[in-house]
Amino acid sequence: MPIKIALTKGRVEQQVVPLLEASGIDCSGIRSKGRRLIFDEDPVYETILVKGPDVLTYLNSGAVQLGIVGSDILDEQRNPQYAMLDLGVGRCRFVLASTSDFDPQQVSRKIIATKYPNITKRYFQSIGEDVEIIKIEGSVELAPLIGLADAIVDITETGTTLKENNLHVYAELQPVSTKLVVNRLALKQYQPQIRSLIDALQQTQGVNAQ
Ligand SMILES: Nc1ncnc2c1ncn2[C@@H]1O[C@H](COP(=O)(O)OP(=O)(O)OP(=O)(O)O)[C@@H](O)[C@H]1O
Ligand SMILES: O=P(O)(O)OC[C@H]1O[C@H](OP(=O)(O)OP(=O)(O)O)[C@H](O)[C@@H]1O
Repeated sequence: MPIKIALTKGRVEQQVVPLLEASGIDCSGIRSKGRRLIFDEDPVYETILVKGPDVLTYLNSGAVQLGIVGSDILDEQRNPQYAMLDLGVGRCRFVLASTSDFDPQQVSRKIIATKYPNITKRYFQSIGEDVEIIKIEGSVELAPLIGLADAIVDITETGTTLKENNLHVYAELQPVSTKLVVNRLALKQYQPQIRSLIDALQQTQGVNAQ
């Protein structure tokens, strides 16, 4: 039985496939995938491509043994106990951002738009502030520009999206990077294979043990 890996498709997939290949995993199917979602070219690891939040759904159910997902998703879903390895890619950070006329000290209850309501709630709780949170699914930067919210909590990497939409950073929250996560039962059942994958990934450039 191959060991199944749920890999976040998109940005994470693009950065992680070279690391998996450098660790000896055949990713030729993923490289020329078309609309396929299951990749069984490698004799040891079968990879499926899913959306980030679904990685944890597959992992927690035991349908897959390993997952590769951003720490933004792990932190949002409060599931950090499964993280085995920081893959050193997908690095970005959470910020509070808004237009130049935003007043962080405003007396009225702030409205914050975000894809990450739990992270946002925890951040404002940590600074003792009660805010209204509006969950949106993407293009978060629009919210303060169109009058939906006073500010946003979102991830930024290069800062280009903020800059091109005339938004400023008002606070730095937490860093984000891509993690290898493991189902606890699978860790017991497949310990040698999972250990050897972790060792191989650690030897690839830029990979740090947790
Ligand atoms: N600007 C960024 N820089 C670096 N990593 C990012 C950035 N944006 C997102 N990520 C990481 O990549 C993961 C998924 O990003 P990606 O943009 O591929 O999917 P998405 O935001 O769900 O978009 P879509 O809905 O278009 O698939 C995030 O969970 C995060 O860990
Ligand atoms: O600082 P930058 O390098 O510009 O990256 C930041 C952007 O990347 C993410 O969006 P994504 O591309 O995932 O699209 P989305 O707006 O649909 O979530 C994030 O939500 C920002 O919008």
